Amino acid sequence: MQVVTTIAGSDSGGGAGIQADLKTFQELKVFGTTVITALTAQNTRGVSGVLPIEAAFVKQQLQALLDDFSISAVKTGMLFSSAIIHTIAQIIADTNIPLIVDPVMIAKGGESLLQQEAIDAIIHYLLPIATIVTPNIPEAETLTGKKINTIADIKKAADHLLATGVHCAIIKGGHLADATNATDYVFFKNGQAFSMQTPRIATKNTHGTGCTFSAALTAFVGRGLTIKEAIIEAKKFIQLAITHDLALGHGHGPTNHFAYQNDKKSCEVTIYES
Ligand SMILES: Nc1ncnc2c1ncn2[C@@H]1O[C@H](COP(=O)(O)OP(=O)(O)OP(=O)(O)O)[C@@H](O)[C@H]1O
Ligand SMILES: Cc1ncc(COP(=O)(O)O)c(N)n1
Repeated sequence: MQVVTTIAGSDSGGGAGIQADLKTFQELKVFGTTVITALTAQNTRGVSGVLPIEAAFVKQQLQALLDDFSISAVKTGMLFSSAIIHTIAQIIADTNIPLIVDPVMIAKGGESLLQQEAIDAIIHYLLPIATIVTPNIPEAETLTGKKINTIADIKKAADHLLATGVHCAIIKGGHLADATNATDYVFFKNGQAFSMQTPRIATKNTHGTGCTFSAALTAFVGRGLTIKEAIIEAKKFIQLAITHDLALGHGHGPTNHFAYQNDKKSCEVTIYES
């Protein structure tokens, strides 16, 4: 069994963060290990508190894993501070483990999960050693300092991100104003690119979509799929999780991490090569 690691924040509400990652890993039959960067007091209605973990203890957690396990992929989610980012970047840079960076910045309710001063650290320390980065549109705008309104803007943002050294940039279209489809745009450093499209599901239960997508991607990379195969399979995982959403809580409910195993043959992703 492959071992994968998530470096992220805890979501007490169970739909995002470390909890979404572990549920996804379990469903995809990889052994999940964790480095917790922050605790959040959170439910489907929002985040009411954040308690960051000291960078030195984040380091101790990651070092404990590396000292024992052979880890086949790592993902990052909520990292909170530049001190935490510097610490993990320094350690991961000395390994050959594929790194998937989900640059989590803001929770659905608008609460900050990353300090403003930490954005530069993601760009200068984490992206140069990353295999894949998975921003949504607002995150891509923040990382590149440019507004995204058109497909040409998405391509420019991806070029900007790829210039940091990251091998592959996936710009997720969950926030695009397209009522029919959910389209994600994938760009590789070697110039290859494709987009992938699924029907947009009309639901408010999308808490943790970004975490779940990047966790599935990490599991598939850890299992040895090619990066392109892993991206497409992760898109299926999130599509099914949103299709069979869970109306739990009173706000933005979670996605359904069980759905992929029950239904994976039924999900089609349309690929446009470019
Ligand atoms: N309503 C939807 N129907 C189908 N797919 C969706 C929907 N919303 C988001 N997605 C897909 O979910 C994945 C996560 O994308 P999204 O842009 O929502 O990420 P995110 O913004 O990081 O997540 P969150 O909004 O939960 O923070 C992408 O593959 C996106 O296309
Ligand atoms: C601890 C934690 N991490 C991440 C998110 C963002 O969630 P999403 O996956 O929806 O972008 C969250 N709300 N809480």
